[in-house]
Amino acid sequence: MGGACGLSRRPPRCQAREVRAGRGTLRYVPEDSKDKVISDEDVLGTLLKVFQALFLNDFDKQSEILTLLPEPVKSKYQDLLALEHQRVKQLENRHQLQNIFKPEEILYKTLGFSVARATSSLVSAGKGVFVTKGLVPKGAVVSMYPGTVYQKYEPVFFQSIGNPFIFRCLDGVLIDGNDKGISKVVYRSCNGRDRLGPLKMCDSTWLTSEIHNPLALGQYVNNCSNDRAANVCYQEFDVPAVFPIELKQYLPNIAYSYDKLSPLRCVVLVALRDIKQGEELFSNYYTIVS
Ligand SMILES: C[S@@+](CC[C@H](N)C(=O)[O-])C[C@H]1O[C@@H](n2cnc3c(N)ncnc32)[C@H](O)[C@@H]1O
Repeated sequence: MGGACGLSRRPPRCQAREVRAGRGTLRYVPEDSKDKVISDEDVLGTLLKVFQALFLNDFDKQSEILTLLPEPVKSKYQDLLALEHQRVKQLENRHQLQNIFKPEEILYKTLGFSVARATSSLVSAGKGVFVTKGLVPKGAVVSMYPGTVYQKYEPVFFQSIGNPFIFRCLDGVLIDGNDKGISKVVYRSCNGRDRLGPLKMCDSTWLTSEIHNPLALGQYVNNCSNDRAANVCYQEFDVPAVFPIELKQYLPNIAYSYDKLSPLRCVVLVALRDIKQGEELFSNYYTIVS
């Protein structure tokens, strides 16, 4: 059995097929794009929309970062903020003008739904992830899988012992989404390493009870079963070079080894059908033998 990568997941609708190679099982994907339920552009568009809304909501606390940004970017945010203030002015609510929305409220305002962790509807399955408000339309990015990203040749043995939160990507890259123990220490240490003054290269609040990115709870989504069909699937997303530096503070992933050239691997969960308020999210885990 594979030690470090005993568990992997794959999108149920992916075009991947498995081929036996010696004792192991490898996944063969004819074309990258065929594995995706929605386009990378759609994933990027959604993440930018949510992260930008979170940034604007927290604008007062972002002043140090803003001083580092080029003038056109700074004025873009100032314009967006002015528009947002105009929108809430009718409400004449000082609290709203002071931007004190909670992250899950920002998610609801931006995408029309919010998600949260709660006791699973399955007996003895621990926690799960639920749609707490609104409707998740089919094809929407409903969550992200947070964690430290390991290349397949990097050491993950100790972090993987008894760890059910290791996600295996199609190319063997692993994401450790455990928010406790050694996994938590490793993530925090990588976060500190990559920080550039006030500019954070990732979000580490998913390790706490006060998460800043309301999508970063995908590691708690439970597996489907005979009577609970999958309603979400995993999709890999490599963060493009054009991703705004000031929004990286909301990315819930960081590379185990610093690598300036390779794009950061993220994994998002995409809705396979409309998902109503109160429903629990279920994905499809896939165990490999290696
Ligand atoms: C990635 S974690 C998911 C979060 C987990 N429910 C928790 O509260 O920590 C995977 C673990 O959740 C539990 N789990 C996931 N799907 C399940 C299911 N369909 N039935 C029972 N337990 C499940 C198993 O213990 C599994 O090892």
